[in-house]
Amino acid sequence: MVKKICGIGAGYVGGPTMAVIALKCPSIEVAVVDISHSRISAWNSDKLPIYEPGLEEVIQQCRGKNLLFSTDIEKHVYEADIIFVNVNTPTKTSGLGAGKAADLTYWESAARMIADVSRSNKIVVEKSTVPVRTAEVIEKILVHNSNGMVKYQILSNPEFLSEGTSIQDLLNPDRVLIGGNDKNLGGQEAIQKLKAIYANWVPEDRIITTNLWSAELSKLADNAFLAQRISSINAMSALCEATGADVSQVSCVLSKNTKLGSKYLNASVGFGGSCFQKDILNLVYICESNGLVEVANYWKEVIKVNDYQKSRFVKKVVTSMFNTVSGKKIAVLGFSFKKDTSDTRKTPAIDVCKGLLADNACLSIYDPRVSEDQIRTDLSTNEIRWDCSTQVKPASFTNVKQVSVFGDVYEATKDAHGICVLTEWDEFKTIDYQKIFDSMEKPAFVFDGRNVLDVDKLKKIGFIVYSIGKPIDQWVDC
Ligand SMILES: NC(=O)c1ccc[n+]([C@@H]2O[C@H](COP(=O)([O-])OP(=O)(O)OC[C@H]3O[C@@H](n4cnc5c(N)ncnc54)[C@H](O)[C@@H]3O)[C@@H](O)[C@H]2O)c1
Ligand SMILES: O=c1ccn([C@@H]2O[C@H](COP(=O)(O)OP(=O)(O)O[C@H]3O[C@H](CO)[C@@H](O)[C@H](O)[C@H]3O)[C@@H](O)[C@H]2O)c(=O)[nH]1
Repeated sequence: MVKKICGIGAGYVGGPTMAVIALKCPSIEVAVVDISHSRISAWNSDKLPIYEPGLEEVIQQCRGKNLLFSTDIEKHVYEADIIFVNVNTPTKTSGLGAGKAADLTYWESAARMIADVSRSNKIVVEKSTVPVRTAEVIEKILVHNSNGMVKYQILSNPEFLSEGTSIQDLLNPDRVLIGGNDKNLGGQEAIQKLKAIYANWVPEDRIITTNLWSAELSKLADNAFLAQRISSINAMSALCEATGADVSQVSCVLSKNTKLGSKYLNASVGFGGSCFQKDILNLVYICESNGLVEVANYWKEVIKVNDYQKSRFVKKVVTSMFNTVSGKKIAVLGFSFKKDTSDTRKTPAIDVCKGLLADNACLSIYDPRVSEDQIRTDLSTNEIRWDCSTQVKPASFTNVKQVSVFGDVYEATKDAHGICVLTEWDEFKTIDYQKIFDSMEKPAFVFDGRNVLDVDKLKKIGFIVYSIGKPIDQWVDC
């Protein structure tokens, strides 16, 4: 019987995932551990380290009962029957595969620590997204670093939650995937033990079991397919603008095709988030390593179109505003990579803001959940380019004078020449655009990068409006 679970890594996945397991399995003690003292103390405080609707309520119900957050990693790993490894697996920034391959440093150090401290048999669960065949590497590390007395079973149990809806996704998942080695008894037993935990709240027909490699690859494939749909509709949005078609109407038609389904068809300024680009690059690297150049090139295009979409948006802003935004105040509404999260990892807002700053715009940024510190850090960090791993983006033009961050949308838009909506926060639909228009320089431009605003209403007020993939306003430069 499983008495104790330890989750290593208390981030966007580890925190919510382990908390929901604790909620649904009150007889199991769940310890979430992390090397970051600040993260753990935030999980133990009233101000959680991440914003997710519904998360606070789950934490309040379980913390101090069967859920605890700790930096005493070794103790909790030693005591656990099942260890979920939820550590970060970012893209490598140096060395072999830099810019594409997954950096497994954090995973490897977690595996070595598990081998060091374990004295009883353990089930080790890969919750992080990893390259296909990682379980093989993990097994080598565990087996060769332990005393031979401890038996390990490795399972792949990738996480499919989306930020902003993670609690709902975890409480009501469309599927749970468990990959394991069903060729031996120990492997079969481990699969059944993990399955029994999820069966406390997930209908059994939604729990899929596969071999290890299918589970690992399915996670990468899943994200690649979702991102590919967004790049497909974004590519169509450019064609819509060139031809007078309306991308929302095209999406609507596609969504009624039962062969296609309705999701991931919203044209946007580009997809962001910590997963899509990283996981596609990981897939590209694996394809290249296996000599599958054509397959690698196919997936690369998904990222190229995403980069194109962001730079196309910047270009549209600059050309519409008489070919220069130098010295002009542009209000940026929304900085997180999607609504209902404070996460800014790989948010399209970073590239769009950097593009506008490169043309010497003055930015006034408002996001209901992202802190000023985070915005400034993001805009002053140089990133390795995925398509040119030896070079980094040129030094950021960000300078304190060119960027202001506001806690109020009306302050942010006052005296602005233009507004860029970069995140689809619900509140942007209901703000008083007449009041905003009255306080702006004229002509007043709105560039809707998420197609969330009522264009007709804005035009009636007097704004010149650009929306992704919509027929072009006569005042917007084509
Ligand atoms: N963010 C998502 O929406 C999402 C969804 C599904 C899957 N994933 C995958 O889950 C994994 C984690 O993602 P995340 O967004 O939660 O990352 P994150 O950076 O928010 O959290 C990872 C945590 O692991 C900790 N950590 C790293 N090495 C450690 C070690 N050796 N011991 C203890 N703690 C350690 C870090 O301090 C950090 O707090 C990644 O592989 C990611 O691709 C993420
Ligand atoms: O029609 C759409 C849908 C999404 N997006 C954008 O795509 C990005 C990713 O959105 P979403 O997938 O909702 O959020 P993530 O939290 O990144 O979740 C993805 O990445 C996770 C990490 O691997 C997976 O677990 C999830 O299944 C997968 O959806 C965001 O910038 C969205 O604004 C669009 O532009 N158009």
